[in-house]
Amino acid sequence: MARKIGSRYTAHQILGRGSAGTVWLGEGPDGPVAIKLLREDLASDGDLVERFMQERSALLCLDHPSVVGVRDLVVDGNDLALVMQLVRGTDLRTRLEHDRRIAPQPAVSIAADIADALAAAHTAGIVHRDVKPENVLLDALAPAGPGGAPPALLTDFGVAKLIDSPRTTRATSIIGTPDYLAPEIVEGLPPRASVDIYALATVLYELLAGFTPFGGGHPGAVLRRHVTESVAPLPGIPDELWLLIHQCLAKAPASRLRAEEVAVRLRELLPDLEGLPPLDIDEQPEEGYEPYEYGESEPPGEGRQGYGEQGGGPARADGHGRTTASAGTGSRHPGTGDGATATSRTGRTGRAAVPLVHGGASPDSNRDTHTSMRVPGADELAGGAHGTARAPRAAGAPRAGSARNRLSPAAMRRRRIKLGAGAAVIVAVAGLGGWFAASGDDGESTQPAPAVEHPQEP
Ligand SMILES: Nc1ncnc2c1ncn2[C@@H]1O[C@H](COP(=O)(O)OP(=O)(O)OP(=O)(O)O)[C@@H](O)[C@H]1O
Repeated sequence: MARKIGSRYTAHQILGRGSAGTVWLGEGPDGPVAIKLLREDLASDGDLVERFMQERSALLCLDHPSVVGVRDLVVDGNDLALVMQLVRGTDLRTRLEHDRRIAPQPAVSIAADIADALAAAHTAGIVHRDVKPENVLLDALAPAGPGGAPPALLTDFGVAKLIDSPRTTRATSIIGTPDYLAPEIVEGLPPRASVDIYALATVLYELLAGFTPFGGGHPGAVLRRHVTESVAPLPGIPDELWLLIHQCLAKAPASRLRAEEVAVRLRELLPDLEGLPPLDIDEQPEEGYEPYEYGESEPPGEGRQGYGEQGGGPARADGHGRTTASAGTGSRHPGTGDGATATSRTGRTGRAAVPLVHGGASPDSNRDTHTSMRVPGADELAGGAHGTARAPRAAGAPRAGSARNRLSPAAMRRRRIKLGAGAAVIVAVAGLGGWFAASGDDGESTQPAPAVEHPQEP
């Protein structure tokens, strides 16, 4: 059913849904386009519309072959739409779910394209803030690159910022997708370009390993790991590639490379990676452990629609009419943190969550990919007084609860606690207890962290 968007565009058919709205295949004066129609609750938010218009010129000016171009921004009655370049293909999450792991050469080629996109954005003063496989589109019609990698284009520039309501963009609230959040964000610092580099390195690690370095378990535990844990080399990864990933995952933002340099170094590595198979990472199904997980994964090949069944994490009312859901996250390497090189892993579980809306999930928000949590205090991150510290583990010893990381995807699916498609489960938690419970035992608890609102970040 065709739908007019403003005076110049017609939306014909739904391509997919995300947390901010629905993407349509559409037609404009210059041919086919993709139209991201923001959710009604976002579109009716006066502040957001204003920021939308403020961002307009920056987004429209970002012109790069590895960036999904924004062609127009339309405000029309109740409709708020981003008109974008249409990319015929799939997104990187779908590809990863299908392939599980990607061979080093195509993985690095894809990462290099993302680095190019980030370099262009950072030069223009734009920080993406939500680099993750969902926001990378693979162009199936363009000639393939090294290792058969389709050209990758980064999308959703500025959208994370747009859909952060002033109330959520607080110095002590966290907006983002837990697995990809740089430690300085967890610590409450404003996002700078280096957060995108950290997220890019996380994505590259995930393409190679099939799981993210710090994901798995309760989102509180994921956030804490970003701050406190280090990551061990993936088995079989070429040294130079690991060095680069490791450098970009540095806890100190200043130690990370800049996007241009990442792109150059990744491309330099490409010839040596030719013909390498995907990393051989053992996946041992292990029974007897209940993962922290909410929602239901779609089986491969069912497309992205209805993805929200995967996402509904524990949610809570924040006392301001906004409902936020926190995340079940991706899986992680069980041996990280202690120099271990354990090779088991889990299947990717339901990912993050947050309708990022006032008043709960709308029909369009049936796939949640963000989280909104308060920033933990230094004491909590360090362990200390509130009991979040864990006893040091011997190298190679799994962290408490990491057995879930060895569940097969099928086992995960069987154990999944389905909380309903896109419906946020509202759990109100007051005080600090939620965070401690959430993070202190590395994700065993299902109690969410509390939301606390503080003065807005600049
Ligand atoms: N420019 C585009 N061309 C073609 N398909 C697109 C385009 N932009 C998005 N899509 C498709 O639409 C779907 C929804 O995209 P959207 O950006 O709304 O959500 P997302 O990035 O997957 O999740 P989130 O909004 O939570 O970050 C995706 O499956 C994506 O493949």
